[in-house]
Amino acid sequence: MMNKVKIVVAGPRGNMGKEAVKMVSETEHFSLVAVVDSKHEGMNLSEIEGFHGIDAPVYIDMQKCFEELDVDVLIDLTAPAFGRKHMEIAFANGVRPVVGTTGFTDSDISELRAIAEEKGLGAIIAPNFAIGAILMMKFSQLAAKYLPDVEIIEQHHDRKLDAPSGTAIKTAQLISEVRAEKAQGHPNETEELQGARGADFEGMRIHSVRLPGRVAHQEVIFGGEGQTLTIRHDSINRASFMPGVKLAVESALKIDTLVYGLEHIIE
Ligand SMILES: NC(=O)C1=CN([C@@H]2O[C@H](COP(=O)(O)OP(=O)(O)OC[C@H]3O[C@@H](n4cnc5c(N)ncnc54)[C@H](OP(=O)(O)O)[C@@H]3O)[C@@H](O)[C@H]2O)C=CC1
Ligand SMILES: O=C(O)C1=N[C@H](C(=O)O)C[C@H](O)C1
Repeated sequence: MMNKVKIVVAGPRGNMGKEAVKMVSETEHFSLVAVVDSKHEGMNLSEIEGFHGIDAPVYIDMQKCFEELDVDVLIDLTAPAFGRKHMEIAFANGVRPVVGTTGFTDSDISELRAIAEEKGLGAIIAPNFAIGAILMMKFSQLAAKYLPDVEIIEQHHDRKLDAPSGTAIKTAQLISEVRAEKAQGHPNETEELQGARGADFEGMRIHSVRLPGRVAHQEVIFGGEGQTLTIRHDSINRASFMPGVKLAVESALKIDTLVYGLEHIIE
């Protein structure tokens, strides 16, 4: 019989963490060995509202968790301030991190990749686990070859900590691989209110909307002479991300470097 993949979920009470706990518990070849939470140390997850029947010890101290238990993979869905630290703790303990938490800089990613390779451990940072969002980014990269004038509008719930979203940054990075840096709009345009033209990524503008009632949405709008093209993706619930999280866990076990972006795995 195949050994089950031993998984720790960090951030289990969050929007994403809850779904990840459910997905891990319901996946035949996965085993939830613990959760790392910001409170409830020493309790069992099954004692916390919403997790009845899901048996897993709760830790606050991730290092202690990895020292006490045999763990293959960490799924981190916490907050931008903790993603990097949690990955470093995982690597130090021989655990493969699968990270959906956003807010990583280019230097975070290259430094973490160097650690992964030194340790020979697979790791995945995916700003978006939804297959539709990956396709939206790939289609946008293709479109940008032909229509280099582009603006990104991302919309999220109003509990989100980071702006722009990790997905918007990743989309801009993918587009910049095929699009020469280019200022857009009128050369003499001014902002009468600061921020009106959004964030500037090599001349591409990124606009962030935060509203109650939204989940995760992005439009990439391309403009050409007499035409526009809009590529849009909507996640209307967090279950949309779980097939990607599952794939990332399975993939992290087979690689010995850090992969940034699920598009590299899907290919
Ligand atoms: N890659 C993807 O596809 C997706 C990524 N995300 C990203 O995932 C992250 C989480 O999003 P979301 O679930 O909406 O956020 P939530 O705020 O709903 O959940 C985050 C959870 O993490 C907990 N937490 C915070 N810090 C720690 C810590 N140091 N140790 C353990 N637990 C901690 C929080 O606890 P407390 O509230 O007590 O602080 C909270 O329960 C964000 O960075 C978001 O951008 C979100 C959706 C999809
Ligand atoms: O915070 C969220 O909700 C999401 N965060 C990710 C991001 O920053 O791109 C992924 C998705 O958009 C949902």
